[in-house]
Amino acid sequence: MTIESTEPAKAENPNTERVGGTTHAGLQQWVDEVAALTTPDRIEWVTGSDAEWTRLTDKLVEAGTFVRLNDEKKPNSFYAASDPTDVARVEDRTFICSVDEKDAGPTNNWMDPNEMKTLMRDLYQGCMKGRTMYVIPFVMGHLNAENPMFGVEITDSEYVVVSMRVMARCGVNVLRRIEELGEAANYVPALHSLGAPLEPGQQDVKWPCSDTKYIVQFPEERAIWSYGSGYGGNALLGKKCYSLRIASVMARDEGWLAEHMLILKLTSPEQQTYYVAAAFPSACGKTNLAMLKPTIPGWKVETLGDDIAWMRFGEDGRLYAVNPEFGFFGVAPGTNEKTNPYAMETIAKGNSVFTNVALTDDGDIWWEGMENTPAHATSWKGQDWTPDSEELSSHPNSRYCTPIEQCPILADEYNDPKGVPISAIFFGGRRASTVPLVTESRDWVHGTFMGATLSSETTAAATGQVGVVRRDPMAMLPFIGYNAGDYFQHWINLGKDADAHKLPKIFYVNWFRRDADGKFVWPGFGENSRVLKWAIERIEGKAAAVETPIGHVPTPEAIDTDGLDMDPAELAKALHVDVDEWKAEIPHIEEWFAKFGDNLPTQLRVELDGLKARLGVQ
Ligand SMILES: Nc1nc2c(ncn2[C@@H]2O[C@H](COP(=O)(O)OP(=O)(O)OP(=O)(O)O)[C@@H](O)[C@H]2O)c(=O)[nH]1
Ligand SMILES: O=C([O-])CC(=O)C(=O)O
Ligand SMILES: [Mn+2]
Repeated sequence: MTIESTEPAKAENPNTERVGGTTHAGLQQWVDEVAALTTPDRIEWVTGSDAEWTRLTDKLVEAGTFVRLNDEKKPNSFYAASDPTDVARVEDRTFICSVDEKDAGPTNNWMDPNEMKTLMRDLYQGCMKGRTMYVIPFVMGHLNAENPMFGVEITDSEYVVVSMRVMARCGVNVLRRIEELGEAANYVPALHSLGAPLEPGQQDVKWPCSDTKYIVQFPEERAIWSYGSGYGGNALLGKKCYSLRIASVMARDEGWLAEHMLILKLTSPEQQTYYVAAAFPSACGKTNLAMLKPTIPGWKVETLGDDIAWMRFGEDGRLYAVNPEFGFFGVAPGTNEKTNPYAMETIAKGNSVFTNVALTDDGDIWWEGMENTPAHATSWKGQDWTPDSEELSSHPNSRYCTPIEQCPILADEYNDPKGVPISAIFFGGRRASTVPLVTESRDWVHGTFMGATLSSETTAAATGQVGVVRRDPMAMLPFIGYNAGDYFQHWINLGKDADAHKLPKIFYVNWFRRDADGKFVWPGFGENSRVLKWAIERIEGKAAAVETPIGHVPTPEAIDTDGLDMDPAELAKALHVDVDEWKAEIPHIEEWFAKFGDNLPTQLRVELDGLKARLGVQ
């Protein structure tokens, strides 16, 4: 399978204790091979039981990784502070190791798969010494889906086991199904190690990890190897590694889409329902839009997903989306009763893990932007914190990890493996200038162009500089598991093969435009319902728009401003298409497209030429 090497397997640690196992020969063999390489003290198969949760969380509390929160504030919930060097996805350490370098494309790091395996086998050699190796059978999406999307993560981190149990359907039910299907069961083998072996008698640290980090996808083998990080998207391998990087390759091969999108259900005052998917880069508003509380009367939003959408054409020719995840791994700072009351309600029910936020003296959590600022707390760095402190109490990428089923506005359709038919797709980024509040594309290819040229300021969700504008196509820059030029072509092809009338309409939004003083022009959050309403009315052919060089933009009157406390001049600013700003954007788009050489779909080149002509650029 994946780990095999030309060298004979090293003798297994004869004292390795084993709890659980499988009748699935192929899976057992892979687990044995990994154990022979990584030499853990103990191998334990994750069952998903309540007793297991209690035992693992107790163990994490004893190790100092977790602090149990006050049961009256956050029942069955835990606080964790990571090593300060292990706080976000590491894009420069993330690789797509396709057989052919060209298939990784210009946007991914690449290394020859054999070379990478040799290098990583060395790292994995004995890396679980002194630790327990957990085997987590999981399924992304529904166990009763037509083709359940199985995975098996091996990890030496209890924090990862506990978090995976929140984020994905895990455990013995999944394993039994894999066993029933036998060799016909396709599962993604996902190997994770903290890279922090323990010598006998060596005291463990609170957050073990390694300075050497690799997050590696082998697209042809549908396999994942991760090393050195315990954090989020680097370590919970069902999420970004499988459901986006590996799944995007599967989707290319099988004619569907694996996207970095929220899914929401919108009900109008007339009780019409619509489903919307939206792609914004990390820390750019997906969770907040997914749980939006509309400020316009009569409109209702329900949540289906906040980060990942898998979309396939149904027999009726419409595009259906499912959320493969089971929990939210949400950005904590800025979340409060006003911006996202439903997220606050979700976490209040407990059963959650909070990482890199502040710990209050009464055993609760707090972060910047939350109400009721405590007079004193312990910061994510373990230091005393007061409102006068110069440092933040919480890391900007601190997160809550919480079960989706606790969300008070979870749509019933979440549990339907068929998914929901999407009427509109939103692409959006974080841009201080240039990009208006909302623009409607002319057609699917133009919408694909909008997605392919999407730009956004970088955030704390990945290590590296924050606030730098970069192209982030379809909010998938760090997640496309193959050549991004081929990915654009895939989007175009799906549109070409579909019934144009049944395709979702594509819109481009920007909640983050700023005025000369640096203030956000648009109030955002619940007020974004006004933009959703306009989009739906466009689909229904009811709302007005002006044609601009970049697409259809609402007239200020077309946006419902009833009850909106906003100067009409400000709204006009939010909607303004500034031709000079767009002219300045063109060289950036050209530079971006030049990366792809011949691999750039001709249709996107044609779209760019059209935009230039409309802007009057030579
Ligand atoms: N100004 C403004 N800020 C917003 C809006 N929506 C979200 N934010 C802020 O953007 C940050 C990230 O928002 P999230 O909704 O967590 O982002 P996400 O896209 O789900 O992020 P990932 O989980 O990293 O993929 C938070 O600090 C929010 O407060 C909005 O409409 N306007
Ligand atoms: O993957 C993570 O660590 C969190 C996340 O949703 C993102 O960065 O988009
Ligand atoms: Mn995300």
